[in-house]
Amino acid sequence: MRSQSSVSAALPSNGQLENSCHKDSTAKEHFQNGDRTSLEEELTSLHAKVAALEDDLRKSCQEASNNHDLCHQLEKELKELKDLEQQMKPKRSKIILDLLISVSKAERQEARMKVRQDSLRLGSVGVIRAGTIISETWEDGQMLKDLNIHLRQLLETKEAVERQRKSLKKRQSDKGDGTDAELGAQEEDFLIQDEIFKSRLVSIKREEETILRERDRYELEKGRLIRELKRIRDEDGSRFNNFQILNHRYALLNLLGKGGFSEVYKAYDLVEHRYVACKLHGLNVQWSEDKKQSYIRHALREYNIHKTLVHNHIVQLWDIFEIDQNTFCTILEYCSGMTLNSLTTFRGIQTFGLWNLPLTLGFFFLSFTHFLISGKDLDAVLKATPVLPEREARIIIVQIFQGLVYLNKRAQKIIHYDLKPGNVLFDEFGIAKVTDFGLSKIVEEDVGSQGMELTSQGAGTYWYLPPECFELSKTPLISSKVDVWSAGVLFYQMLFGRRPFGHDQTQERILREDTIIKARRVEFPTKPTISNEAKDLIRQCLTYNQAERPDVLTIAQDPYLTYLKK
Ligand SMILES: Nc1ncnc2c1ncn2[C@@H]1O[C@H](COP(=O)(O)OP(=O)(O)OP(=O)(O)O)[C@@H](O)[C@H]1O
Repeated sequence: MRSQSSVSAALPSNGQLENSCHKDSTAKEHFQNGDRTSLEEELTSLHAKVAALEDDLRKSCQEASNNHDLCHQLEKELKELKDLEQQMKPKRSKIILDLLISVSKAERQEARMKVRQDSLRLGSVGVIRAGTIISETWEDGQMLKDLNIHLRQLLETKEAVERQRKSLKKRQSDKGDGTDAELGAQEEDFLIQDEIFKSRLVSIKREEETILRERDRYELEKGRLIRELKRIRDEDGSRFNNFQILNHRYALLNLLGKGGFSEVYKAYDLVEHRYVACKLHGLNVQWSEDKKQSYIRHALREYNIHKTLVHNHIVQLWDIFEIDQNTFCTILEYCSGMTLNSLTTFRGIQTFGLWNLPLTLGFFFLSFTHFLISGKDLDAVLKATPVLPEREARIIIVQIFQGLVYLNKRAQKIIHYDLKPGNVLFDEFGIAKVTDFGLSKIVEEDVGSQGMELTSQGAGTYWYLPPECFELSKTPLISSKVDVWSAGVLFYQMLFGRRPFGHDQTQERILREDTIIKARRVEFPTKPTISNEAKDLIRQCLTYNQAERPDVLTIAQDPYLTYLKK
């Protein structure tokens, strides 16, 4: 019904139809009455327009065809360029590689030359033979001999002056009779002589202190030389010292250092065009198949934890691959350490606008001026400068805590368990990064508030582990508070140049004497002076009772660890 009525509403009524017929007949009349001319004109103009449009269309078609040809031509050129790029790639890689190798060779030569020069001053490794046993020994260099001679001379002079002073005093007390004037003159003479001796003794003491400071510096330099000698020896004995390319992309350069079961090389990633650290894990060929499998399982576990971590204060792990049956390699973010050379280079880049150089050349300059082969970690920093100013120590511990906070804010929380100076690296800008997740633990979600069971008791570095890790009567329960304790030890060591507990003890003695189990209270040396806020942070970190010690997320709220002004 509704559709019928709407149709009828749309149709014209009878009256309307009549009206429109009438209009048509009037138009016809009008047409017949001679408006033909204007229509013809209109038609002509339309024809002209059509012709013009056809012309435009022709032109556009022509243009389209030209563009099509051009496009085709460009596509061809692009393909040619891409082919050329593909052809050039190996050539470019070869040039980069050649540059890198010459730089690395220059670095190796420089390192060996420096070691030879330093050995003259600081000492060298000698060989001693006792029957059939040949062993190595350290022979001190000229610098220490000179310092010791100087010290001995000073001691002799001091003793001579003291003898003189004693005899002067004796003469003064034995003085005979005389006139007041004579006695007065003698008294003055005595006082002047005594003052001369006293002043000489003071200056000898000052000289002695300078020499002792020099001797401390000598010891530090000697330590650095011994480490460098070891690194060079390890590099010479390594089977990877021949600038090999691993996995078709990682060009091995110079050895950064050797750990327990691994060698770490500085390398260049020819795909991503950046420096990386190649950690080569070697399985001992004499190990049983079971032991090898267990080592690989352990390394894969570490890799699986580490590869998911992406944070400014955690060393990034990029890749893992097998080299042969007994060797595999992990690729890590390269941390060059903040050396004087990298600072100079950084300034050079800014001053001479080297940022604008092609990427490869930029890298070349960066590497070439970076002569010291460093790979610096906090351990090396503390060996060179055992006590850091509080301001520097604070910014380092703040960064370590930021890394720890990241580990504790993830869905899958992680306890690092092996925080120590050797596991804190620095990049060229001085940014601290935590590394080595070989002992770290994943905290399962269902773990109770007391913490998770410690199944690998005995592992780790004892100076940095809290008392609960030494619990023997039952399986210890641990949490992120382990890392809080370790960070407290690290901070203390940076500030005072020694660890708070068992500093001079070996690992074995720490265990035997229950050093950490007895570490109930932390004591602070009087020197250097550090702020109460820093001491308070250390006290919190080194809270003996695990239940009372703050966890990572709680201690990270401490005002000392934030730079925001409240
Ligand atoms: N990502 C990196 N960037 C730069 N240098 C690194 C990097 N990782 C390690 N190094 C350096 O390589 C050297 C050896 O490192 P490695 O971790 O194998 O040694 P380690 O910690 O002494 O040994 P282990 O882990 O067996 O106890 C150290 O000097 C370290 O500073």
